[in-house]
Amino acid sequence: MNKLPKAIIFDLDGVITDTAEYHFLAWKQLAEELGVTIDREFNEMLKGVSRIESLTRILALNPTLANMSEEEKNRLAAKKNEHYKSYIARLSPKDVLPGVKPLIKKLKKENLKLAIGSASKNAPEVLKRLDLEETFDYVVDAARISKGKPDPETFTNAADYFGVSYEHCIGIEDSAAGIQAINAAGMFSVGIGNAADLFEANYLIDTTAELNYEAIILAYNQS
Ligand SMILES: O=P(O)(O)OC[C@H]1O[C@@H](O)[C@H](O)[C@@H](O)[C@@H]1O
Ligand SMILES: [Mg+2]
Repeated sequence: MNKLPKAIIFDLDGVITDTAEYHFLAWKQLAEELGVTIDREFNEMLKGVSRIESLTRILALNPTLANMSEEEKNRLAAKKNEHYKSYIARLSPKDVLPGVKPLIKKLKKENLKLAIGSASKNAPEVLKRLDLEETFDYVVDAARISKGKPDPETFTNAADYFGVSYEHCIGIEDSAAGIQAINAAGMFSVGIGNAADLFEANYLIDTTAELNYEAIILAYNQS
């Protein structure tokens, strides 16, 4: 008989809803204001990473921007967040990605603990706009952790809260940094995206529409 996990920890941006796209558009807008161009390939290095670290990576693209004061960096990070907030103002419950709600329903039926593990300070607002505030048993957002992905803390924080061992947890992510964090925690990692970016995932699917409870449990048991 298949062994079941005890907790499932979902990334938010790019897994529950497509706010990963809004983060990209907001960074692209800020970068252009600074005279820097970023593309989707570069954006893979921003996914899952904190706001200030993302900014540092963009500034490093242009040597004349690299030695900016902390004050100026904070001002730019706040500006990016204003761009981002104008995108998420349009979010509504219909923006939950395909496959997510059926999986959550099945996991709840199986009595598994469900958490969000997000690096975003906007996570509470995004969950509210999606009408998912009451859906998860626990939410790890940027306020709860001191070390962001790829450090495992985002995921271990949720497991510790539930009091379950890490090998009994599954993490679901769309970023390379997030998959590394799940693996570093000793959990089973489910990647959503391209093999070129998420080659370290224990189990990989292209899109959330392919999220399937039985397939995930089977892969977890084969690991
Ligand atoms: O700027 P926020 O909303 O606090 O988000 C921090 C990070 O949150 C992560 O979930 C996103 O993948 C990153 O792109 C983002 O930079
Ligand atoms: Mg993500």
